[in-house]
Amino acid sequence: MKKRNRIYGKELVLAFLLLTAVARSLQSAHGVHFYFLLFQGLSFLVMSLDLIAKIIPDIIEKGLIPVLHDISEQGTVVDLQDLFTRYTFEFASLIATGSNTNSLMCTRVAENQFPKAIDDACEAIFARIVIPEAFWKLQRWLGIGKERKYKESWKIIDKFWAKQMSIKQEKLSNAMTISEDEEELNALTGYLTRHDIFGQTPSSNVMRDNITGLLFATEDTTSSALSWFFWLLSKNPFSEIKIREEVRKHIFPQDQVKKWRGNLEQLNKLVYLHAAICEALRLFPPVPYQLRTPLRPDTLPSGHQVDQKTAIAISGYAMGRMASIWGEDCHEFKPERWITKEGGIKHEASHKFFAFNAGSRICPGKEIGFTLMKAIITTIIHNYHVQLVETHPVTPNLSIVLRMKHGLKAKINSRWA
Ligand code: HEM
Repeated sequence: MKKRNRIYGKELVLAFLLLTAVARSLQSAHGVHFYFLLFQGLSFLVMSLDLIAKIIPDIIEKGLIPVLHDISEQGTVVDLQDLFTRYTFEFASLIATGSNTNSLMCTRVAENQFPKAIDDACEAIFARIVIPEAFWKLQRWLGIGKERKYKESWKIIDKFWAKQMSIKQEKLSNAMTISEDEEELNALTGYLTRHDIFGQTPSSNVMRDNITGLLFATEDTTSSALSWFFWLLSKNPFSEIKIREEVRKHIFPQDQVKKWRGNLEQLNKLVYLHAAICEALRLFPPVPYQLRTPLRPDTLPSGHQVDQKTAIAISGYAMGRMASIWGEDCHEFKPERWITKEGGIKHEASHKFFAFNAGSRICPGKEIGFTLMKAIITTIIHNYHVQLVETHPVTPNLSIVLRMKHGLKAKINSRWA
């Protein structure tokens, strides 16, 4: 098994670097944004369950389960959105840089600076979209408001990046200290060492931007999806019972689970859970709208004329609530709509179920996202009942990612006490 992991890991790094080089050359040749190729390549191999089969159980066992145990023992109220952010950030760091941030372990100590910086930057980007350009540019010039936060966010990202680079370079200067697994499983080591594929290592800023993009794309979206999923579940206790029954049948036939011994492929058997996640993503897509600008003048199917100056906003959030797309019951949480008469998953076209975008820009981490979410949800639902603090306000944040403005406060009650 270990050997198989290693083979897939090498393939990942090679494909990642090869596609980076292809993307880069296409970009310079045509002046077009071809970075999606890079991410498609990354995902193609990262999607290998063999590869992530090591990382996910590791961080569940060493990070999530002990933390949940502590929280439930102490009976304290926890911000689930923050917890999910830490978990997904830990995962994202391992695939992006190989670095273990121990972010789950410091829940009681400090705010996790990097994800917070990303959140602040996302809010500033949202503000740039909705307020007049002259206004945010003035704010930037004066160094006030969201623009000040944006600048501070970059300082934190740069600091984080400098630290990652120095850790990595120190390890690389003493190759004996790099574990085989680390060398295989993360993108940064690939950038720095596989000159045979990639030629020269790209500039620090290019690496920083790509790695930051990967961290952001993995962490913010998945933690947002998990938060809205548990919020919806609290309003639909019948679905919680159904998921729990399914998990016991296919994943954890025994009582309390302290070690995640499940084979991640078993997660594919959880049809109802998959349906419930799709339903949560339909109602609360982590990327609630997407902006596109035509490369040349064109006519939309609606008859609208568009050109290079037209910004087209496609709102996945609104689409999920349109009766013309999902039927009269579009506002209801109904996992059943995703299940066929034969009991399988009903697949919907990506331009209808738009949470992961569609076409060449479809999210390359979709399958990983599902696996991550299923692993964490099954662990929580089998061992605990999540009791939300009823008086806590749950409202969306104004940002480019649909997060909860005040987090999701809850108690975690053990089912096996
Ligand atoms: C619920 C989970 C997730 C959702 C809803 C989601 C959604 C999306 C969407 C809508 C896009 C397209 C953005 C655009 O073109 O403007 C995207 C891009 C992307 N996603 Fe995901 N994603 C999720 C999880 C993940 C995970 C787990 C990974 C990595 C392992 C990942 C990696 C990426 C990357 C690398 C891109 C490309 C970014 C770019 O082109 O600049 N995503 N995602």
